[in-house]
Amino acid sequence: MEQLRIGFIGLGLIGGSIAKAVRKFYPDSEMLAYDTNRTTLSAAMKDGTIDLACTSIDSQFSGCRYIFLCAPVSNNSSCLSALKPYLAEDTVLTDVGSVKTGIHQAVAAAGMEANFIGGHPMAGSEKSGYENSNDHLIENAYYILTPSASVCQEKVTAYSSLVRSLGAIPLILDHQDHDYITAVVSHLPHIIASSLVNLVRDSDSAEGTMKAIAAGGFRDITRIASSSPVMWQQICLTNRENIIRSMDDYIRMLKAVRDEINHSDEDALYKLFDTARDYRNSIPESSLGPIKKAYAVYCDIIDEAGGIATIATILATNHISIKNIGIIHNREFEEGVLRIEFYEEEASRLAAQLLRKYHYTVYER
Ligand SMILES: NC(=O)C1=CN([C@@H]2O[C@H](COP(=O)(O)OP(=O)(O)OC[C@H]3O[C@@H](n4cnc5c(N)ncnc54)[C@H](O)[C@@H]3O)[C@@H](O)[C@H]2O)C=CC1
Ligand SMILES: O=C(O)C(=O)Cc1ccc(O)cc1
Repeated sequence: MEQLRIGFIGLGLIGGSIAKAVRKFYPDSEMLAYDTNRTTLSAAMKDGTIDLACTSIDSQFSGCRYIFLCAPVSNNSSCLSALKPYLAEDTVLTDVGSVKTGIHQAVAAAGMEANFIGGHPMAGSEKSGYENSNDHLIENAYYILTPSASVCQEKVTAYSSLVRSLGAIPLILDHQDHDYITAVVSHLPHIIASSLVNLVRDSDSAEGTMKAIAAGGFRDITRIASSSPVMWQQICLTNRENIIRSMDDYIRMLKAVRDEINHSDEDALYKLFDTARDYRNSIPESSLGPIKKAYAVYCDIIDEAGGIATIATILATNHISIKNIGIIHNREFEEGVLRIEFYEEEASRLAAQLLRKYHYTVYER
């Protein structure tokens, strides 16, 4: 198996997950990382993900086949000049930022285009930090590559193969197209989720009735509002024009719907929900979009001490890891039901099978 020397600047959720995937698929690779957080580097040394913890960007980054910039977007750009002396002709310099135009401009200004291919794994989580990284985060996810104008085809082919070998699906896009597409399918949904949560917060009564009943669907569609505020602040500031364009389109749509409701326009309202339902249903179940599906099962639980612990034990003894567990009450499950969330679809399916075997009533949604 190919022995790769790979450097990381920033080893949080995404950097850590890529490094762990490399360790899984290329066990003999040599990995080094620089992160401003020393605890992160110690953890990655301790669990064997990296071989070398760097205290600065220095000559130890020489000889890397790939260097991944995985710090927050604006910090990535400021690392370029420090890295430049250590790039070899065959080094692929890449990043994982959610917005691409800024880093492409910074790379061009630094004269490093011949080495640079932007990268963006369309997978993530509302959590951040190395402690939440894992070796399967990018599995089955689209991994967008945005080659710079002057990088050679050989590097693009090699990087695409690496991405594929880590279990992700490479997709090559122009960086400007990338920024418009992600504004619509990722950035706007985050802004909508956060504004919707704040609408409930601001409209609620002193008793918090809205908050109390905003379980189920509301929690599902606003999960991403729990993401890192700093990261989303940076995304909004660095993809301003595209986000504003998609917001303007969306505001226009909302206003049209408002008018339709105001005028009791039955046909238009029916068409709104009908066309949206058809299009939504045409998106494959295993859609690899940025907003990951939650894999959860719901299970009736006897109201007795140790009920949840029994279920957790059944799953743990069968090596099924639980991401989240808790009792929820909503319109569908008025009596309350145990919701168990998993990391993968397969785990969710196995858990449902297993719990049925133990005579639990299980609902899959
Ligand atoms: N969180 C997500 O779901 C996704 C994030 N991204 C992109 O990935 C990048 C990183 O995000 P996360 O991994 O979520 O963040 P994170 O906060 O989990 O990790 C960032 C890491 O960079 C380190 N760091 C900060 N400044 C640094 C510097 N100047 N030099 C070296 N290390 C530095 C931090 O200590 C931390 O370990 C962002 O650009 C984000 O846009 C891309 C896809 C998904
Ligand atoms: O939590 C989720 O589902 C996400 O939306 C993750 C995500 C966040 C930022 C990205 O640039 C790509 C993916």
